[in-house]
Amino acid sequence: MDSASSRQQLATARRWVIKIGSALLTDNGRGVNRAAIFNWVEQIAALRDRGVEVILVSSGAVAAGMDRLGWRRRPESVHQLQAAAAIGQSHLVQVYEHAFGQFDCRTAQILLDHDDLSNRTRYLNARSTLRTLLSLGALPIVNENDTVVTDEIRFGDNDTLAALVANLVEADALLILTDADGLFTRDPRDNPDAELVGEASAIDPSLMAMAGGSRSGLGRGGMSTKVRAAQLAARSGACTAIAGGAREDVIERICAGEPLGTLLLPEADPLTARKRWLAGQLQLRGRLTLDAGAERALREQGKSLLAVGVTAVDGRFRRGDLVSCCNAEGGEIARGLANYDCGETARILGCSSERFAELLGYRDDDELIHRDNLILL
Ligand SMILES: Nc1ncnc2c1ncn2[C@@H]1O[C@H](COP(=O)(O)OP(=O)(O)O)[C@@H](O)[C@H]1O
Ligand SMILES: N[C@@H](CCC(=O)OP(=O)(O)O)C(=O)O
Repeated sequence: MDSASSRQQLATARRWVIKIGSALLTDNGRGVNRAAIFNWVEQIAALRDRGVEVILVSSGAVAAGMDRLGWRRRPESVHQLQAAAAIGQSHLVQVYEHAFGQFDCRTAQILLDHDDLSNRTRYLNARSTLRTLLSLGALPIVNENDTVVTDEIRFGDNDTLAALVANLVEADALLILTDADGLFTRDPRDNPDAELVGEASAIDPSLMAMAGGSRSGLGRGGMSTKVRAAQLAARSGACTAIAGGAREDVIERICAGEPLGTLLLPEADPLTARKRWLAGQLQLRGRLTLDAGAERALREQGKSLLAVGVTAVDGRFRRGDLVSCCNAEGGEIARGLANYDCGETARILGCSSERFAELLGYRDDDELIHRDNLILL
């Protein structure tokens, strides 16, 4: 894919995770930068008005807390850091809530630790809560649960957290805003001749050699965690853009496909990577039996699964759960994410989507499983 078309791919992304680092949020430790936050919020609100879903991963709790406490240097003690995070987080969220409120946008605070994403039940729970918040039109604001995490359950840095959230919600793209204009061939603070990497494969091994650590004393990861985050995000097919958060209209411009910052791309085509990721991540919750026409439509025509071609439903599943699609002989043909739960599916099976409103009291998706969420076996 050439550079222009991969940038254009960003313009079609419908679900973004946007991560903002501490140095930017706190104007290099000088307190929460309300003007900058308002500006990013305004751009995110404009995206939402165009139907783009956004999840914000915001750092800055420790830095904001340090500022409120009048601490000039990052403390060594874990308890002091956790206390600063508690004070800073509530302040940050209040600033976000106020700013998003100006655009009639409801916010939701989500604090996660590593256990939340490694424990299967909690992972699925976090996934459905985030999806529900998006479907309610709320704007989730995620941070690490710094106040209680210990080293064993720490993500360590919010670049990694943002990538895991991108996997969790199957985002199309991840945008990491920081105080550098993207990934440079060397740390630009020490190397004025360093060149910006415009675009690369996320798994290109030479990138890690370019990326150094953080020196702001506020951020944790530097560029190396951002490159690793791009690699993690690529597992579920998400592209990652790394850009300077202080650039004018940076969010709008990146999301419109302008060639700003660095774009790191997944190796496989995004849809294939995403389907592979889903198949490996989610547990099967139910089974649908298909008639011969539906089997042909899936296998030979690459179509979505319609309720009219389903003859039986088994298992207990909710909307968004992974279900298996079998033919009349019991052979598994495909797996996919159901658009209706098991009870609703039982009521609509064998019926055309025109009857959904009469049978369910409402009509949501026309397909039982959309082809983008269907993995043929
Ligand atoms: N190759 C590189 N290109 C750009 N920035 C780099 C590179 N290597 C190290 N850095 C440093 O990474 C910093 C950004 O990371 P960090 O301080 O963790 O910010 P954030 O708080 O946004 O996560 C930059 O200020 C820069 O000094
Ligand atoms: N969770 C921490 C931020 C940790 C972190 O990774 O910071 P950064 O490198 O600025 O994204 C906080 O809110 O202070």
